Amino acid sequence: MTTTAVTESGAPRALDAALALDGVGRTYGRGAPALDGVSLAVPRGRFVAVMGPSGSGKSTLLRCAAGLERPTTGTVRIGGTDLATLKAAGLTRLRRDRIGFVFQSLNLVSALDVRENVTLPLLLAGAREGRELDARALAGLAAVGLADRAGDRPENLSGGQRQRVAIARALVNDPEVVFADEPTAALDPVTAAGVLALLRRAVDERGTTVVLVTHDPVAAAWTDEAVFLDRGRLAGRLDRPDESGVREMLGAHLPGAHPAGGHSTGAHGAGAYASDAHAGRPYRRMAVSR
Ligand SMILES: Nc1ncnc2c1ncn2[C@@H]1O[C@H](COP(=O)(O)OP(=O)(O)OP(=O)(O)O)[C@@H](O)[C@H]1O
Repeated sequence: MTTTAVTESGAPRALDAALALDGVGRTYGRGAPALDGVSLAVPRGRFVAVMGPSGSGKSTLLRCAAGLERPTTGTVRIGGTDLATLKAAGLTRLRRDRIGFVFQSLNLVSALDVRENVTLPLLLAGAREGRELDARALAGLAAVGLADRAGDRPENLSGGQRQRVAIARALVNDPEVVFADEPTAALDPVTAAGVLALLRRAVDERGTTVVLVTHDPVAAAWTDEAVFLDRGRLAGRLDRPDESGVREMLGAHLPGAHPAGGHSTGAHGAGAYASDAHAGRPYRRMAVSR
């Protein structure tokens, strides 16, 4: 059964999850916790949206989950590896070899052309320049429809094209988990749909696990599941989110909301989720073509 679920005690149930957070908290200085006891397990090959109001802890969750930041409390596991057991060098290796990033703040390197940007993770992982490397980069660029732009500099590409290159770069290592932080925030709806379709395809065709932070209900509707944060705590989830269900959930004061329509599994208190399995059900089609 594939499910993003935790037990009543808050411990991740899916031991072989691609990503498992158990009681993860993060406090900055003397302020209120940015994250407060978040537990969830994301199975392999699942596309999950992390949503919630501004300041609710979405980016903090992503940074902790991706090993960019150490949580103050709790455990993060990527493919069973407890990140707390890794020293800085090991964490860097794990990020390089097993994680893909599509972050606004981790932009393309302007001094390198598009192909070089895509090969960068492979070179950092010790691959040698050569035909094989080029072929992988070009295959990755072809998959995002940009094979003919391999020699261009990023500055000559549109915002949407740059995000597609970023996705090609994030996928070139065949990572276990891709973390994407608002990758479509600056894009028009059609371009955004193209970028989301690429992430969806990585999930469906390669079995990649994708964790997407987004404010956008339309973007969330491309995912398998949306989880909602409120003041650093998990405050609800929607299975197979659709736009209206997400809007309703975001509009409601979490926790305690019970969206009326769609296939919502409703909101529950933090740490008390018991998700159904939805493996095998066909993907719902959205208004925008994928
Ligand atoms: N490096 C930091 N130092 C101090 N406080 C921080 C830091 N990063 C985040 N915070 C605080 O933690 C809380 C959660 O921030 P976070 O960026 O995770 O929220 P978010 O849900 O991603 O917000 P947004 O949607 O506006 O990007 C906020 O109160 C924020 O001010």
